[in-house]
Amino acid sequence: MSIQVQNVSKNFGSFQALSDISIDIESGELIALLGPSGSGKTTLLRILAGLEGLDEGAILFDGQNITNVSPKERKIGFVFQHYALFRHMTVFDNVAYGLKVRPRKERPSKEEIAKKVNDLLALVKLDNLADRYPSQLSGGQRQRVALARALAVEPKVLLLDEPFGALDAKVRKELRRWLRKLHNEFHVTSIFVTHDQEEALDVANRIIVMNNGKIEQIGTPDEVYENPKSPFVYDFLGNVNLFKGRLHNGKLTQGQFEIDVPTYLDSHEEAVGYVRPHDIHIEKVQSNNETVAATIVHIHLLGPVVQIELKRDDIDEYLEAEVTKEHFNELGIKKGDVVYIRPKQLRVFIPEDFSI
Ligand SMILES: Nc1ncnc2c1ncn2[C@@H]1O[C@H](COP(=O)(O)OP(=O)(O)OP(=O)(O)O)[C@@H](O)[C@H]1O
Repeated sequence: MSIQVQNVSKNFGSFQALSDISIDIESGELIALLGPSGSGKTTLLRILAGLEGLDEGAILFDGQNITNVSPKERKIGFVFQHYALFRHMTVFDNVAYGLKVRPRKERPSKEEIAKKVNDLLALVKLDNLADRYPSQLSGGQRQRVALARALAVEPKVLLLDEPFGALDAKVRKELRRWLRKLHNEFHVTSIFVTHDQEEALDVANRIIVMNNGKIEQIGTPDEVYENPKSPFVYDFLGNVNLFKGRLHNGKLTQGQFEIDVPTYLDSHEEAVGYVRPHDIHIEKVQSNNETVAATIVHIHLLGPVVQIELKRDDIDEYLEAEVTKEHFNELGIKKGDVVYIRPKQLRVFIPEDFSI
């Protein structure tokens, strides 16, 4: 089912939680709603579910305006952070619940329900635990039951609110795989809320980045990571180094450092160059003035990647570079060495970009 959010605004008293949000979601997408706490993610999800009203705008499912349709009639599956499983029911009964409570005319037969539940439990690899109660399961297993239960009723849309938020990092990773797998199997249009950028980049086919009740950017993980539209998105999606300087004649200047930025021909007294750690090139001998001297203050080995923390020699600022282990070995550098760093790729923002 496709979803259109058209110019939706929502106030709580005098506080504007969502302002003029518009989104087009195609049928079968797996969307991450990403943003800091309070940015409006849950409010938007609740509006989609019909659990919260809206002040302005409309919600369309498959082109039909469902703004005033009840939550029940929207045929939505829900998974929350705190697996709200029925404690007194077994795993099997939890998954079967939504089918068993259907009105008699729509209810599948007992055998059909059993087959469906067993298939779903096999899919989330819990078929051997069907008779257990929620208290006898780990957090990750409970969340898999919650996913199976949400899918049992064949929802047209699956909404997940920080579904893995309460779990530890390793289990979260495992559940991301489940979510992708289930999504590939069922193709249900799914939207999940997260404030974990890695989770969003890893799982979603598109990411909606929210800030202050507004959409900052919508795009594929690659687009939002490699081509952030605003300083906020740059900052929110990964580590970044800032080169604050002056923009003049296609050059960004800061202290001793000057770099050609031919695509930025305007002049501004204040501009900031954003550079990802993996776009910082390190050299031992200065090649030109597009480099700046810095002292290595910390080296952090992370398997195949090496993170290098540096302090600039000209101003009191720190930088972070990321190189492959192989390149690190070639460089032969150590803590305390003075090296020259050069941004390989730099994105310039001017003051008005900060006021989106
Ligand atoms: N029922 C309500 N009454 C008043 N204010 C509310 C209500 N629900 C949400 N808000 C406010 O609206 C803003 C957005 O809240 P929302 O829960 O949508 O944010 P979020 O992005 O999901 O945050 P988090 O990641 O912390 O869950 C917050 O400032 C919140 O305090």
